[in-house]
Amino acid sequence: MNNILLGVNIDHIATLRNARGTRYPDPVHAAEVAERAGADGITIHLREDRRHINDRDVRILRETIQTRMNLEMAVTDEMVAIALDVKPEYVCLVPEKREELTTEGGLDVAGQLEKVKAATEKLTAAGIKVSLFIDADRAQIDAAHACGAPFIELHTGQYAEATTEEAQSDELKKVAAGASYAHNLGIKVNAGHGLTYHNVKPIAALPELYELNIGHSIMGRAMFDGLEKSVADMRLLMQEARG
Ligand SMILES: CC(=O)[C@@H](O)[C@H](O)COP(=O)(O)O
Ligand SMILES: NCC(=O)COP(=O)(O)O
Repeated sequence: MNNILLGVNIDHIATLRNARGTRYPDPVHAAEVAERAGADGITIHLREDRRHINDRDVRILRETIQTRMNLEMAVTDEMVAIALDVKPEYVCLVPEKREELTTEGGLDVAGQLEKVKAATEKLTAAGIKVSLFIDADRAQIDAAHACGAPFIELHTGQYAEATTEEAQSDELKKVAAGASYAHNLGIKVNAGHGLTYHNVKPIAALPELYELNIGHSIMGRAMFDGLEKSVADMRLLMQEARG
């Protein structure tokens, strides 16, 4: 299959709304526009501190999203209870530090195997597809496999932040090797974090990748080009990378 899917992360529409405590811009509206432009799914991260997406957004989006909801969340009892109530199509378990500016690394699945496995099993039993947001590291991929997660999302932050061509090429090789290793174990492989119009193509070209989740750069471009065009342009770049 030569197709690659785009999950559009709409968190930062809510960041802008929350900066003034207004009713606009509304992530519910953003999801509808992104889907119209070709998004294959909508990703939202319900942070413990509710700095962007909040409980109201999750509840309404569950009713309005036409494609599928990918709910990113920490592995806590509170979040697992919310997911079991909301029942999104996908949950992506991510690490979370209250003081971080954004997600800084992958979830340490190997270091808390029983906890992540228990959450994965509960969510899976409720019919939710679970993905684990991890670094492209064999020990973490093996641990994700041991948890029974059908999906992983490889963290592309180090690739995105690399400041030299050599460093970026090294990071790309790590993501490629991780994708291939996980694919051979039968895991479906997504990737995301920090991907932009300038760095997305080499990642999108990796044949094992099923979906990319991209948010911040799309919302940034939408300020100038509009959300519909910004989503469509990202989708086009990804598809071009697949030849
Ligand atoms: C889990 C992850 O990769 C993050 O990119 C998240 O989806 C975006 O939310 P923040 O910008 O709050 O980190
Ligand atoms: N999981 C990554 C994601 O949803 C989007 O990350 P970013 O593009 O906002 O950095």
